[in-house]
Amino acid sequence: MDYVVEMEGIRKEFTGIVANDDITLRLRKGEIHALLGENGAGKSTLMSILFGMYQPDRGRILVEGKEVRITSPNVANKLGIGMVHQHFKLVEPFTVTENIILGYETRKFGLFMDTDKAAKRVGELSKQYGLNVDPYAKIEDISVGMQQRVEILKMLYRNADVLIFDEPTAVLTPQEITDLQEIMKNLTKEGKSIILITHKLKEIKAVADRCTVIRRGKTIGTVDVAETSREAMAEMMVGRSVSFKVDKTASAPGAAVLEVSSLTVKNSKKVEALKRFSLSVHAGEIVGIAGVDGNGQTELIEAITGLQKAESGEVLLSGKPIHELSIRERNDRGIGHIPEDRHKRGLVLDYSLEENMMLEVYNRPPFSRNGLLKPSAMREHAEHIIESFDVRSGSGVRSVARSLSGGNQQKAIIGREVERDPDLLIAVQPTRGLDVGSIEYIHRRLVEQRDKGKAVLLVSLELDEILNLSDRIAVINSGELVGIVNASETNEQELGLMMAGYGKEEGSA
Ligand SMILES: Nc1ncnc2c1ncn2[C@@H]1O[C@H](COP(=O)(O)OP(=O)(O)OP(=O)(O)O)[C@@H](O)[C@H]1O
Repeated sequence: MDYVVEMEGIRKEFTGIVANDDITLRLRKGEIHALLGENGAGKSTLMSILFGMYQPDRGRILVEGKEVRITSPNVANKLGIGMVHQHFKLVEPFTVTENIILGYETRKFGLFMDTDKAAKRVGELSKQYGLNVDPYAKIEDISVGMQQRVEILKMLYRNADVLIFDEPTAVLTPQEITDLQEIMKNLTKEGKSIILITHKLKEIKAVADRCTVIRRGKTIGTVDVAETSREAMAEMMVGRSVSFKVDKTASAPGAAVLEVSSLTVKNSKKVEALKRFSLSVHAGEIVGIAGVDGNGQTELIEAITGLQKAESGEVLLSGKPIHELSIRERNDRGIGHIPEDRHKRGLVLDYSLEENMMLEVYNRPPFSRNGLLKPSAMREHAEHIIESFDVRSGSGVRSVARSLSGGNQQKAIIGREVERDPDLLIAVQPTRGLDVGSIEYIHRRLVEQRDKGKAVLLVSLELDEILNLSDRIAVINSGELVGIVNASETNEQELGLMMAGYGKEEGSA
């Protein structure tokens, strides 16, 4: 068999944890090979080894049949291996071409970089692979989907034959996801080979040829995707059967907990991103906000939580105005917030897990008294959260947040907010980056909060999640409320039309 990359018996240990334990992955020429595993299973570690960022403790890597030592990303590039990271590495004020040649062409052209020549090649590559990128556009002016294509072009420019995509669709809109899948297929048609890290089984079914499943650092097996069901892959991954449907009864809404009326909020460019938006969320119900990313969801949530000031309008919590209050006061009144950006807003990455679990409550008993912290109470609380939410880390609550896998960081934040038992829980993209087993668990916990009589406001770009979890769905477009529908009476098509700005009546006509 023609393998372009073979990783055999790879082992990598960090203090207190074996991240990769005898993993084998073989990539065929021209295939899309999915790498599937629960949060913390060791996928990113394995790919960091292939990309030269970590050295394996044991095992060997063959590229085109020859054993190699990949000591740095530069060596990986030279061997034809490139990676599209989850967080792009682009310089915003630079053009597409400047970003692509950065750190690559300087040595070739000396002081006088021939950017026009480079731009010509970028344009050709873009055309060849159907990427449709303008080589002269500035990064800050193009969409996230386009920025990702620049990352792809960066690899193609460096003649990469093996492309690693690390959860590439996490940041994309549904249309951009379809486009990316097309691009990936084009890439393999042109002879490239792809490793795709993703938690989304639907996407694996849509594009991948084979899938290697790992669990707790060990290879479980490699399967042919066409012959394997979503359920079977999920079971291989978590070791038990997983339900994709949320089990919940009809809601029994009580009094209004959150009332937003005529809220107008400007974005960082001073443009009205949320316009006279009104919505209420009652005790005992989950209200989902459906919309394409960037249609005012962020501004809405920031104005409710106090991260941003509204231009006008009111926010009431249990009947009392809160829009003039500080963030802490709002938290104390009963708002919990699972934020969109876990690194920027959710965690202090250099704090331990234990400290992170304390961020909103350290100043009150039992965690502190008379200005003194109570370490044993803090530890007990943090341990309870990481146990109930199955947060996996090397050194338990003492682990630095930065060292946790993305999914485990997310579970820690959700645990912290749910355990505070707030009257209003705002969950923004709560399951982004989580494996199907964890998603099932988190969904159950959110429904549990609802059933306890709490109000839950859910913002998600995943329509499946919105439809599965919400009782009512508010659709937002260009900062305005398009309409509110009952989740049991709508479907993806209707929501899709509403998200594009058509009113409910027009949409269903
Ligand atoms: N630099 C590091 N220091 C200590 N522990 C680490 C380090 N990098 C990863 N780990 C640990 O190794 C394990 C595997 O992590 P890895 O990021 O490879 O998982 P993953 O499968 O990519 O997870 P996710 O789907 O959540 O992103 C985790 O338990 C993580 O906490």
